[in-house]
Amino acid sequence: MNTEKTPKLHLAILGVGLIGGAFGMALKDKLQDDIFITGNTRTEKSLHEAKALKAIDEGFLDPIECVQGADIIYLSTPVLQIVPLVKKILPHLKPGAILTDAGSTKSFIAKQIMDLLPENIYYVAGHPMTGREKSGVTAAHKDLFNNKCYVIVKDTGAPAKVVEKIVNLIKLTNANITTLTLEEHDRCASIISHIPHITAAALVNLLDKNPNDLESCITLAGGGFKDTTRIASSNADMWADICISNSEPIIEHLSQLQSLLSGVITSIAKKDRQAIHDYFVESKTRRDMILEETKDKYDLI
Ligand SMILES: NC(=O)C1=CN([C@@H]2O[C@H](COP(=O)(O)OP(=O)(O)OC[C@H]3O[C@@H](n4cnc5c(N)ncnc54)[C@H](O)[C@@H]3O)[C@@H](O)[C@H]2O)C=CC1
Ligand SMILES: O=C(O)C(=O)Cc1ccc(O)cc1
Repeated sequence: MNTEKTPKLHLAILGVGLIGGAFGMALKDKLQDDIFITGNTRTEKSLHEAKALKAIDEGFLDPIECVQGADIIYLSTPVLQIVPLVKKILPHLKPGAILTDAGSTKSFIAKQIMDLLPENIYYVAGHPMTGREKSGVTAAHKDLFNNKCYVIVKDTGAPAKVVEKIVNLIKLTNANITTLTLEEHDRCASIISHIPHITAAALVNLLDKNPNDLESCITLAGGGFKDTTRIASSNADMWADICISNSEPIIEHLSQLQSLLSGVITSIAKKDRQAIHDYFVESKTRRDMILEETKDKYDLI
């Protein structure tokens, strides 16, 4: 009889914040002693919090120490920090190690990592389409990925077995896996996530364009303002990185949005009630359709 135990999976999470923390919590909750999770953040305080919240077993301020002997490395720092971090840890990874990231933009990160990889280290690009407007491990919880879409990009050169290993790990968080190409991901993430964050910020910044009315506006603020601006409270560093690293789709879609708004301005100026009505009917019809199509899949909207 073979009494040898399968070795524990060693997962290293670089950037144990909201996303890295939630990933660690979900896997620790599911796999318990069958997983060993090391984590890296920039402060002793957040490492302590991550350990107390059961997102990691052991914390390191040095990313190189954190990845020693790791089977899988989960990169969940802000987007512009991911490639520099990969450059730093790459010489210290064990042969066969798999890198995967949670960055909100994909071509920018994936193309650079693919150029850096030696033959015996693999990379699978990913993006959990879930989150919050709050940052840090204290905002994370084990169910953050539950029933939410998680994009996996297959065209990063990793063998099918390696992709399967990452997919199986992510499935343990109860996320719904969707596969896209790098370009599809970046275009869709721009429309469905990046543009909404930029426009939510614009809605709030509009208040500053009308300083004399600011106080009265705040008194009036209710459901509509809250519904459309929650994500304007998101982390500015994270969103600056996203805009820089997915600039082409974002500029294209913002320009389309600009022309949609110009169209409404014209219709309102002309008092063209039918055109204004059509504008709202079009959006209501589309949104209701999306709600209907996705109601069993995700609580997306
Ligand atoms: N917040 C969200 O809702 C979502 C975020 N993402 C992506 O996930 C990644 C992480 O985002 P969050 O967890 O929200 O951020 P967070 O701010 O909660 O956590 C970021 C982590 O990265 C570390 N970090 C920050 N700057 C660093 C640096 N210069 N060097 C080394 N480590 C550094 C921090 O110590 C922290 O542990 C980002 O790439 C973001 O685009 C993806 C899906 C949703
Ligand atoms: O807070 C929300 O509703 C979000 O939209 C979170 C979010 C932020 C960034 C992403 O790349 C994906 C999801």
